[in-house]
Amino acid sequence: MQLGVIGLGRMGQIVVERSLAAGHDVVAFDLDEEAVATAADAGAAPAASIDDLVDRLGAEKRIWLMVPAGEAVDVTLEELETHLDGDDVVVDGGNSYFEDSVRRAESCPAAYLDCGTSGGPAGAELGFSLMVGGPQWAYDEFEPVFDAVATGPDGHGRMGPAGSGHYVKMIHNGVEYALMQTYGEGFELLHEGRYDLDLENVASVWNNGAVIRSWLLELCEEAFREEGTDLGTVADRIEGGSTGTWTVQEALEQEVPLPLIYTALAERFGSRADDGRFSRRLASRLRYGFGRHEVPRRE
Ligand SMILES: NC(=O)C1=CN([C@@H]2O[C@H](COP(=O)(O)OP(=O)(O)OC[C@H]3O[C@@H](n4cnc5c(N)ncnc54)[C@H](O)[C@@H]3O)[C@@H](O)[C@H]2O)C=CC1
Ligand SMILES: O=C(CO)[C@H](O)[C@H](O)COP(=O)(O)O
Repeated sequence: MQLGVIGLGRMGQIVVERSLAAGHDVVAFDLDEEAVATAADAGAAPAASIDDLVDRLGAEKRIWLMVPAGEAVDVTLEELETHLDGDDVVVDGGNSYFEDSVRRAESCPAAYLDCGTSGGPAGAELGFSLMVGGPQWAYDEFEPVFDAVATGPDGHGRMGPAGSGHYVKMIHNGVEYALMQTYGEGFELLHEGRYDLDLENVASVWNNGAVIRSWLLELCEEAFREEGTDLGTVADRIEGGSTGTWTVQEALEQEVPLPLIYTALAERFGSRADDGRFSRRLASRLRYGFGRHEVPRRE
């Protein structure tokens, strides 16, 4: 298949490389010329603009967007709009909000597939897990590319109509937040607890046959190996947050209780106070108020 890829960052380059490796022809565009050059080195045809990319594709265009979620997707679709018709297929492989994907599917002249992508840069070797929403015929059309970009035929699936791919990915990310939080809590207790433990060793033993083994736990093992058992200079601050926020908003709307995912998100926001959490500081001062307990003071 001839595939246009727009957005050639950490994830888009992998879409390019895995598609090329499977024998597809790729035309690649990014606002960043260096990213285009990297794709060209890998064997893609470099495009100088979106118009150029479209000109190089055949009559039935197959285009994969891997730009940051939000405005970049809308801007790209606006530029593509006049070049597209109902025989074309556009995939958005980023972490777009599912309601944005439903809106885009309605307004895009091409068939639109919202594709939740999981696996991160490690997917370069392994392939991704792809959760796809949109019309069946467009999914079937794209199957050879999905086979290449995913771990294989079992690494992708059509979840349902427009929006469902990004909906499933949104909830996947909520699960990711909660899993990260629970591993974090367990290792925190091991670190602060009564034995002087080598946490890389603990993670390694758990990763070999334990009930809680997983890829995230392998990444915990890697983190302790590379940063040290006390995590060295890693700061108490977690960035990100949009996909977890959407998951919690959806849970509130659907009245489905998700206490673990909600707490993981709250912990993430709580990590961002520059000078300590106001609520924790007030709780500390209140302990003095009611119990004359000592108040730890900052410098
Ligand atoms: N990094 C990760 O682990 C994962 C990322 N994603 C999602 O995949 C999407 C891409 O992520 P990354 O590759 O990590 O981001 P990135 O920041 O590494 O790459 C984004 C690329 O898009 C380009 N770009 C931005 N606006 C553009 C435009 N209007 N036209 C053309 N190119 C444009 C940038 O120059 C950059 O090269 C995001 O939606 C992200 O949330 C999904 C799963 C995992
Ligand atoms: O989708 C992903 C992994 O599955 C991306 O890495 C995403 O950025 C993770 O979400 P956040 O940035 O909120 O931690």
